[in-house]
Amino acid sequence: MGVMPPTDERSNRSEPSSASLSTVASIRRLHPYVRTALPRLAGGLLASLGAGLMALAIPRVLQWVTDGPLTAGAREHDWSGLAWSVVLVAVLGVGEAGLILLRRTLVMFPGTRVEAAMRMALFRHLQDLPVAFHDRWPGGQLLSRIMGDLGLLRRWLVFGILQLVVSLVTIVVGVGLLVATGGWLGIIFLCGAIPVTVLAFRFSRKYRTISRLSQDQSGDLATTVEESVHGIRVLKAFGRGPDALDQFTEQAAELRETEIRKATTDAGLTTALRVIPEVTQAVALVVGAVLVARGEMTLGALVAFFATTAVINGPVVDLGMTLSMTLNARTAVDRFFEVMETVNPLTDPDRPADLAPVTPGRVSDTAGHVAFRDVTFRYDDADRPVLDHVDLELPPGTTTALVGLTGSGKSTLAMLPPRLFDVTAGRVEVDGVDVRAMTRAQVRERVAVAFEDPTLFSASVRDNVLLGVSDELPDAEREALLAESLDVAQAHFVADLPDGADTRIGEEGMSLSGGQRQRLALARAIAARPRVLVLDDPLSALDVATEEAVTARLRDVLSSTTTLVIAHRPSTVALADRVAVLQDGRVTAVGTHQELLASDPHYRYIISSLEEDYAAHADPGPSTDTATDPATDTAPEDRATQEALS
Ligand SMILES: Nc1ncnc2c1ncn2[C@@H]1O[C@H](COP(=O)(O)OP(=O)(O)OP(=O)(O)O)[C@@H](O)[C@H]1O
Repeated sequence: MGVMPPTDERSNRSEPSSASLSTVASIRRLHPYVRTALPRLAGGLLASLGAGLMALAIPRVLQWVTDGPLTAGAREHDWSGLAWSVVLVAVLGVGEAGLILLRRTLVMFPGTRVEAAMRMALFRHLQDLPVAFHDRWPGGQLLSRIMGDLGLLRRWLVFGILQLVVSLVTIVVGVGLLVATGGWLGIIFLCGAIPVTVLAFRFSRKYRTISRLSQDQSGDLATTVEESVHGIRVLKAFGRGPDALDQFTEQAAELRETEIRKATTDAGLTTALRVIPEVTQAVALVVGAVLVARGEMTLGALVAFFATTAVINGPVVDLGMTLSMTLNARTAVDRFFEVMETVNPLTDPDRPADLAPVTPGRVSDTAGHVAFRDVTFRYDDADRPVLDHVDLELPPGTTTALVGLTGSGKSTLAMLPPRLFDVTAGRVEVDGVDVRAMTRAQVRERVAVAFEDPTLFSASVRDNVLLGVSDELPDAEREALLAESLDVAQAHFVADLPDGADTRIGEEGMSLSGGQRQRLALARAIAARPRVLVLDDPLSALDVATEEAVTARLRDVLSSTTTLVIAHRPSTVALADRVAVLQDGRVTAVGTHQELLASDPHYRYIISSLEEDYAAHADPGPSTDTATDPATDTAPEDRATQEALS
């Protein structure tokens, strides 16, 4: 049984938009990245060509030596001419080696630079793309593109492309020489080019599909590794490790099969490229022997012919390898541009609103008035909206608790002010300005968020907490902010960490408890001193005593901040000046807790449900509270709520 969704559902293996492009057109899209490297790559290509031509020149010298100095030397017993020809062959050999070295030197640096530039561009774009994109794309697919594909592309740039061009030029020039100087023998050799071309064409079509499949399957495998490492606690807790292993084994076997198909296809072409020239050579040898016997061809010409075919045979066999490298590189380019060409619909406006600058970490004198005006929101893949004509005002400096049944759209609504998603219709305003008229930087300077599931990075506590604080603030100010926000979030445990706030916390803060991580995430949101603070149930993992302490300190801090807090506990509702009720995608009531208790049956139902949960967590014994259906309108108001809300 699989523990994670099947790979095809996760791999984004839709028909790529580049499928209709030829390999050359697809690879030409690399131009902006390779432009600056082109002179050195061209130099490398010239060096390679020079080396190839020198290799081809050696047989000509051999022909001259055999028919000239060697024959004359044997006849006249004078070997002086031969010595010079040996020197000439040695010079050509050393020249070829020197040019190969020059090629390597020229292409190594631009290759790594192009790889690094493309990797940075892809990472930058991934950072820019909206949450909706990351919800859709599995991490492993992105990882395999940014690491594996770009590594493959570098190897092709520094070796494959040059080798391909050099092989083709050597073959064309070599065969040209054979035809020009070898007469019938050249034409026999040329005939071998027909099956080679047909096979190479068929190979390209087949190999392209397998190469794409293999690179996509590598991405799926990386996703499985990433998810099982990420979810190792759940897998272990539920004893699902063996299932994860089974799933991994199945995917790894699929990939292996594809790799074998790839290698077999490659081997098929390479074998054909070896056999066809050998066969033509055998035929040419028979014909050549007859021609020499009849005196229609010199022995030197025959030697030169076979020495030239020996030079050509290498590039012909290499053609298989360089062709498969090129097709793999083409797949890598396609996969790179599939992400790079994903348009971000959440962009900065051409003419952003003219707003006073705000320094994250410093209290600003902007009001922080938030308004949801006739807001409708629908997820891309959903058939109906989650939020349906929502109107809600958050007056400056107030704290509004958002309550609603599970799945009613609270988290979705909370993601609109920080522009993690844009509204489908209507508008969200901060201080009278539509957030879509602000740059994303302007929005983030004003709005900070803390989520229930806090993400911390592999960095020090200090760096994690001061993430949203301007680097331009003086160190003393940053330290004071750190101390204050840790204190408000009751994150006193930081002082007991081995290096205090300098302690590096593990990947995603895994070395900390859930409550500790939540408190650091809360401290991070507070430290930015935003005018608008969105808290998505940020205290859910805290014990009752710590929650009370955080709540008390938060009240002070929130007095000057406009706060929207999603409440799943009565104590969180207690933080708020007013409460908004979300029901069926609409805000159906807004008022103080007491007003809503008195007037809104759905609110009473929600509150009694929250109390039940709260009591169940605070006291695992049997609860006497019963949630009452709104239809009966008889929800009790018990002591727990009174205490929490007093
Ligand atoms: N990324 C998404 N893509 C598509 N649908 C989504 C996405 N996220 C949430 N939804 C759907 O939107 C609806 C509202 O979800 P949301 O998380 O906003 O509810 P919520 O009120 O915060 O729930 P809870 O109290 O359980 O956290 C749900 O039906 C959910 O399935």
